[in-house]
Parts: sequence; C-alpha cells; structure tokens
Amino acid sequence: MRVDIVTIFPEFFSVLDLSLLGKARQSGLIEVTAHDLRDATHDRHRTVDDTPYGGGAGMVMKPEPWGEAIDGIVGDGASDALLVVPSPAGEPFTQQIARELAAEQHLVFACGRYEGIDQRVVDHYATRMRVRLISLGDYVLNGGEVAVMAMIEAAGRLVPGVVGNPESLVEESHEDGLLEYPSYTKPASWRGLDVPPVLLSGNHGAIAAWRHEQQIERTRRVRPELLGE
Ligand SMILES: Nc1c(O)cccc1[N+](=O)[O-]
Repeated sequence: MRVDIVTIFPEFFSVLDLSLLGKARQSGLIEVTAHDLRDATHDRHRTVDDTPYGGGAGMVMKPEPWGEAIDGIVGDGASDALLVVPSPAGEPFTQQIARELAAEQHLVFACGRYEGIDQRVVDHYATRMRVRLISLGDYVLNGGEVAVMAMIEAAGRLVPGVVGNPESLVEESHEDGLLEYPSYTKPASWRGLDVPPVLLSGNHGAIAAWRHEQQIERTRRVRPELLGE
C-alpha cells in the first residue's frame, strides 16, 4: 500500500516511523510519504490560504497549491488512487471504512486547515479519481492531520502482514459489530479484585460463551444502537 499525505505540517507524521506502522514501512508493506503543501507555492511567503468569498471569519485554503501538490502525486490525468479528505462534513469513519481503505493500493490524504479547502479541489479531483470525505467524529479539530493519523493506523494495521498474528484482529471491538469483552491477565487477584473464575476454568466453551455475553452486555449498555436497539 502506498500512502501520500499532503499537509502544511509534514513533521506531524514522523510518529508513523514508530511501532507497527514503522515496521510495516521498513518492510515495504506500507510506503508513507508526507508532502509539504507549501512546497507547491511560489510566493515569498509560501501562501496557502486567503479570505473566503462571500465573507465570514477565518481563511480558506487556496486551490492552486492543492492542484499542484496532488498532481505531483497522481499525475495530471485519471488516477486509480483514492483521495481521502478528512472533514466534519464527511461520512463517519468506521471499522468497515478502515477495511475499505486497507484494500486500496494507493491512498492520498488531503489535510485541510483553517476553514477548509476550496471546494473546487474536491470537485476537480472527483472528475479524475475517487474522492471520499470522511469524518473522524462530530467535534471540531484544527485540521485533518489527527484524523488522517487515526485513519492510517486503523487501515494500516489491517494490511496483511502488518500485524504479526492475524487472529488478534478478529476479536476486537467493532470487528463483529460488538464491543470487545473485558480482558484480564496475571495476577489472579489484585487490590481485592479477582479475575472472573470462568477465565481460570480451562473450559474453552464456557469461556467463549462468557466472553460473548460480556460483549452483548457491554454493547447494550454503552452502544445500544449497534444492536439495533
Ligand atoms: N472534525 C474534523 C474537523 O473539525 C476538521 C478536520 C477533520 C475533521 N474530522 O475528520 O472529523
């Protein structure tokens, strides 16, 4: 998988050299490149924004630098890459979307700042490639970088070979539409709190049943909508 990120804060993504994704990059499973949007400007101040047409507070990101930056990644014609624009106006990011992103060969993330990116950037690239606006959540961030980091982590770990034991991907929250069951490890008793006895029983059938019951109970309590309730 190839991942290109366009941002005015490329150094933000240096953290991707750590941990699982760092190993995935070293092994060539995932190639991540952060591009500085300001490298696609040509004025002395490396300007990427301007005042909004129609007035209003804040600044809007100019289309020209985005056009030059994205063309520099996908060329000047049609592209099979998927352009992902993190936006509060996007579709809610879910594990299913993480799976869909993980299946892509080439992802291009456009990190907006200020009041967002001139709409014509999305409109233009929608004529040349697939474009998805995706929201990390219903709250206000200063830009798309944090959202892109979450999306890359969620999708990257699903790329075959990135996580050592694929089994560990199966029993996770949202993989089966339910929240995950509570987990315990040694010691069997800690500060007067004991591990549920069934987990010490060695009865795998009973353990599986208890874990599923815990998933249902936790999901019903915390996220009833996931059960259609
Ligand atoms: N919520 C938000 C934002 O306020 C700015 C950029 C991206 C997002 N988002 O992806 O959710």
